[in-house]
Amino acid sequence: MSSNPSPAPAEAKDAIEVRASTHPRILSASALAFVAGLHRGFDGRRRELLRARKSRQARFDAGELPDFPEHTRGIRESEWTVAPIPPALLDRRVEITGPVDRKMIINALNSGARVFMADFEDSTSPTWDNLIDGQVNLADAVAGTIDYASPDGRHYTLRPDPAVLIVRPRGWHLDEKHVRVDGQPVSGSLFDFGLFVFHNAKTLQDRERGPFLYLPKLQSHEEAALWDDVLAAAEAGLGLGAGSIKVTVLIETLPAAFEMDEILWALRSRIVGLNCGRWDYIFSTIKTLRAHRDHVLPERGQVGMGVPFLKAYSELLIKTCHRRGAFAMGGMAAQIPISNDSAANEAALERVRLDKQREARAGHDGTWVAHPGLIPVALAEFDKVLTGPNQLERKREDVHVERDDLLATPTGTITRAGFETNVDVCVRYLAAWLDGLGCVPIHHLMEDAATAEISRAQLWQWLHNPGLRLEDGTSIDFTLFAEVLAGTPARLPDRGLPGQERIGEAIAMLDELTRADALAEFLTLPAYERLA
Ligand SMILES: CC(=O)SCCNC(=O)CCNC(=O)[C@H](O)C(C)(C)COP(=O)(O)OP(=O)(O)OC[C@H]1O[C@@H](n2cnc3c(N)ncnc32)[C@H](O)[C@@H]1OP(=O)(O)O
Ligand SMILES: O=CC(=O)O
Ligand SMILES: [Mg+2]
Repeated sequence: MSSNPSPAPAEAKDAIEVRASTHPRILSASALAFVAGLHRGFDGRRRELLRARKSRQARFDAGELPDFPEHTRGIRESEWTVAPIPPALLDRRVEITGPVDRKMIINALNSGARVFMADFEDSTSPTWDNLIDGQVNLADAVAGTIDYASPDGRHYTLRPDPAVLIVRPRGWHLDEKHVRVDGQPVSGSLFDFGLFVFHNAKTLQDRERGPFLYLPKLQSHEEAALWDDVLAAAEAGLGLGAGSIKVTVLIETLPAAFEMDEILWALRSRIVGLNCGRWDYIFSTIKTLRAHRDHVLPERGQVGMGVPFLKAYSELLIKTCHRRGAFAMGGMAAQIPISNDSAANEAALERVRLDKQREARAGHDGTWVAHPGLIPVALAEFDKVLTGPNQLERKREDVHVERDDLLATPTGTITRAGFETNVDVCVRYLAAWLDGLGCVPIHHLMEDAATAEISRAQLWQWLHNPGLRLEDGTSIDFTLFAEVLAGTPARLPDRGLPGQERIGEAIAMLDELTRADALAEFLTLPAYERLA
């Protein structure tokens, strides 16, 4: 389904300007005024916090290492808990996630998972049509009227008792270039959140659910405090009741792992949990420590949740959350079902099973799956361990995590196959993203903006730390990179790839990003410039 185009109104510079097709239902004058109000109230602070990210990174690049902040020791060392968790969110043992595509939304809500996280972040390429259609789809889903007729003649409607909906708006770093207020682009976060809550909060409350959010990619408790103020303003503006917008925060950046208590505290009247966003966390670890030669990670396939620094991160998250009465959600296994190879499929499902078993046994209250076919596997592992709807009572006081545990670099290797895989994943993912698809299967794994970022950041880090070698002794340098990049088209299928016609553009972008002296903060920032 595409958005319903009608001519954009000509607006004065100091007003609200839509530089794309408008949509009378989603972009009504009152909805746009609501988003503009959020922009005017909070965008200055957002930009300041984005500058603070850069200053902090400059200190890390100069040799500093992340640490637990001294000035917030009181928050970490005192006893307090977050507000009670609403009944609709007490059992989150399996959550399915996916982009805001119409068929996917219906399938996810019908999937049998307790929760569906509808994603404007890692798995959505933010084309204007994707965003507006996503808002239409969510509004129809909340109203209970969503349906879909597929080109192959299948008809999709909602079943009774659908999963609880949680929406993930884009992160603070992304602008929405098509909407400008007083001459400035609005934040993608405020755009996605503002429209969703404006159109759906009241209906969700009437249905004894509520406006529930996942907040991505925070780097500090100050960024959490900004969200808290935005949400309080939205509640006041829409008459929703203070603290009624509930949030779960992804701990998916290395700096945020040192501020879990502080983030819970900043959002204490509304937060229900933290989530181990492992893929962005690995990416952030590479990015944050990019200038530290003793923190170069081995190839992506060797950095699983069992390695000490990731184990420490997930256990610290469980301990911190349960002490504060908040949920500790697990993360995403990247394997997806493989329909044409039963042995490979069995192996993939077994890897997912082991990952979910580890999470449930460690004390997580629930987990994520990327595909409906994985729900039974995840559910079985959590059902075996949970004696009630969650594991909040498991305090994990046996866990003692210090700064160095979170920074411990695993040993391992970089193979030629690992190097080539990183190049291929970046090229294929970028091509798909530029073509409007934010999540695609590659080599039987789910790839989205978080997983692809690991590949992109690894290539940059390996190439900008001279002297590293592949396992076979080959020097990792720009000659090797040029050779592998040039060989990419020959390694890829010559038809049927999402974004096939943009492969050349993706190769050129990866080349530029990898050769640049500075590691680009996010792949999606330069890519967004190229998005229609
Ligand atoms: C790091 C992170 O941020 S993780 C969170 C963000 N990432 C995600 O949410 C990943 C979501 N997953 C996906 O997008 C998809 O599963 C993909 C792209 C990986 C694979 O999708 P496909 O190639 O369509 O898978 P496949 O062909 O096996 O799909 C079979 C059926 O399951 C449905 N399906 C697949 N994934 C999902 C999902 N996540 N939610 C709902 N339905 C889904 C398909 O729509 C299809 O439905 P149909 O039989 O009615 O036509
Ligand atoms: O958003 C989740 C992640 O792993 O990244
Ligand atoms: Mg993420």
